[in-house]
Amino acid sequence: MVEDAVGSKDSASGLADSPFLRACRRRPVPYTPVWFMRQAGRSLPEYLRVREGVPMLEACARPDMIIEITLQPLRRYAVDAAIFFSDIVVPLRAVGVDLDIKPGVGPVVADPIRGPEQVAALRRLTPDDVPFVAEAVRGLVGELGATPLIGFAGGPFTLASYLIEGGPSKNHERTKAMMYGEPELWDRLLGRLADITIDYLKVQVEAGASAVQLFDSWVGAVGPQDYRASVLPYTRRVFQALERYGVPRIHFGVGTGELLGLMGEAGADVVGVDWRVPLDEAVHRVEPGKALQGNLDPALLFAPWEVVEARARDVLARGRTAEGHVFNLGHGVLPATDPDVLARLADLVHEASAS
Ligand SMILES: Cc1c2[nH]c(c1CCC(=O)O)Cc1[nH]c(c(CCC(=O)O)c1C)Cc1[nH]c(c(CCC(=O)O)c1C)Cc1[nH]c(c(C)c1CCC(=O)O)C2
Repeated sequence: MVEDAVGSKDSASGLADSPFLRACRRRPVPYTPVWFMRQAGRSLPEYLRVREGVPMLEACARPDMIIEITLQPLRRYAVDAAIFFSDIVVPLRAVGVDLDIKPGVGPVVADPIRGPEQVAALRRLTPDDVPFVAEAVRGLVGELGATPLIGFAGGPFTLASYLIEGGPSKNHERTKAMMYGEPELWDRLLGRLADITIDYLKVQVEAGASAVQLFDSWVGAVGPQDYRASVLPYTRRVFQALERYGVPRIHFGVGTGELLGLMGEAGADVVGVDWRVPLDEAVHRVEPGKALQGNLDPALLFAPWEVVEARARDVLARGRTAEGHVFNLGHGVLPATDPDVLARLADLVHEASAS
């Protein structure tokens, strides 16, 4: 039922034929679709201009800003999808966690979660906590027409790390101390984070997002055995809850070469690969029935164009061994990246892959 409804809405807007959605679903495409993680943001002068004097979390709560910033990269690049402008900590703030995003640092939590009372105080999210999200998604879907909008959320390990460490962390030692040493508390925390993430992604999908990406950016810090026991069950719960909407589910992390198979098993339709594992090798690490996304090194964009071109062609060639391939960087666009290089790269991906 629900899938039929989504299907007919998609065909009316032309979305069903979107190369991005087709590649996610492992269907034939006229060319390899491309988008860039962090395609909106500090690499764009027009972003810096609209953000002037507006704190990050305020920008994330204003539909006019969300819509404008989400659309900015689409005016420059021939990308095949837009990604909703927000941050992974927005739903945590919406359920009352006292946190801020400090420029040049990242998310900082005032009262890091270390004990059972703080875990018990984390409540579920309701649509009324984030009215600006549904409003901005609806506005964007209207503007985007046949271009899909990707909604997103943070993955359970990455969210837990920010909450427990209180900010960015190199070694995630307090997070892992809870994971290893207090499994019941860990279970309650990650279970609640999974539920908040489900609540939050549902708001985006029900308002019209065509795909979702779960960014478990820092989960590469965990080995496969602990990933399977202590992270995968919660991620699986998130992906399962979205199953009925029929939207492609992308799962991404950094340094996750040893986890790619498990990240697929958790229920993703598309597994994101960073630049450390060639896509034709990633194909063997992920079970059949999954598409891949990636994986040009974002730092490569600082090399001469000839090098960028050769490496992009190499990514495309390796990507052809996958059942479906969405071209992307292996992590987000770095702030000093020249937008003209990204524009050229998007065109190259289309031209070099056109059948
Ligand atoms: C780990 C993580 C965070 N946030 C996010 C992740 C997962 C993705 C990843 O691994 O990169 C997700 C995120 N954050 C942002 C997006 C925008 C959508 C996009 O274009 O991809 C997305 C998808 C905007 C942002 N989120 C943030 C910025 C920069 C804030 C600014 O412009 O002032 C943007 C554009 C802030 C932020 N928020 C976070 C960090 C590490 C930072 C950067 C801190 C800094 O270096 O200043 C946490």
